[in-house]
Amino acid sequence: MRQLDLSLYLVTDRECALGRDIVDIVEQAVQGGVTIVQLREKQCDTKQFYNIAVRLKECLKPYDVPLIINDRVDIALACDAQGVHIGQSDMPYQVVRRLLGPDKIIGLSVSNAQQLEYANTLDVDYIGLSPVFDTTTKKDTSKAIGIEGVRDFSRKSKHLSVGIGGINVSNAEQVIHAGADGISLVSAIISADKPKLAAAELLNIVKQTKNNM
Ligand SMILES: Cc1ncc(COP(=O)(O)OP(=O)(O)O)c(N)n1
Ligand SMILES: Cc1nc(C(=O)O)sc1CCOP(=O)(O)O
Ligand SMILES: [Mg+2]
Repeated sequence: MRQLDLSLYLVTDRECALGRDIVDIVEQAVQGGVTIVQLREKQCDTKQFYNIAVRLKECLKPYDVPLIINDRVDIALACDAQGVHIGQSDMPYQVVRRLLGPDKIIGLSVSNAQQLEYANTLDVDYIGLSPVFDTTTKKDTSKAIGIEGVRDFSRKSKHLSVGIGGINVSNAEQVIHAGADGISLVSAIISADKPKLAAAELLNIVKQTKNNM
């Protein structure tokens, strides 16, 4: 597997797209510098999820940007995505790894110290530290871990990490500075007037912060 670049991790949500086509928004964002994309569909049926996944996979191919599917191993297998992101209530890691094989990317959400300790026993490819800040994009989040949580968890983690939840241009630098390998965002890019510009600005912050560390 090639090097995983988590610097700017875009997670989709069609409810945040302001009526625009989600694949079109993702393509603009990738042109601005998004390094990895997660398709997250919480409302639609399996056929629609599959159709969007196939379109997105095709769109990302020329950019060589990996596609991760949220929750659904069957959709990932069906569209030959590069990986799956699982949370604490999703299919167990060991089953996902057996179904996907050793070369696919598996990400796991971590929201507290106990989950972090368990994640350290697994061969996941990255963890999502969540939520860093309060967010209105996802309703059923755990309590925000804050910048101190990112610092503590990323120091104790043996895996690469991204922060997610309420991240935008005003706080992205703090998240990277606290030790996360990347930032993961929905609304700051998906709802942006100009997704390409929004992504470019965020990637610039991540790169500058890493260069200065
Ligand atoms: C990068 C990243 N981190 C965390 C999550 C949250 O996953 P989960 O806890 O399974 O919640 P849902 O996204 O499925 O509602 C994520 N999706 N991506
Ligand atoms: C998909 C997701 N997972 C979260 C978690 O805490 O597990 S927060 C979140 C959405 C983050 O959206 P925004 O960047 O708009 O705040
Ligand atoms: Mg999930």
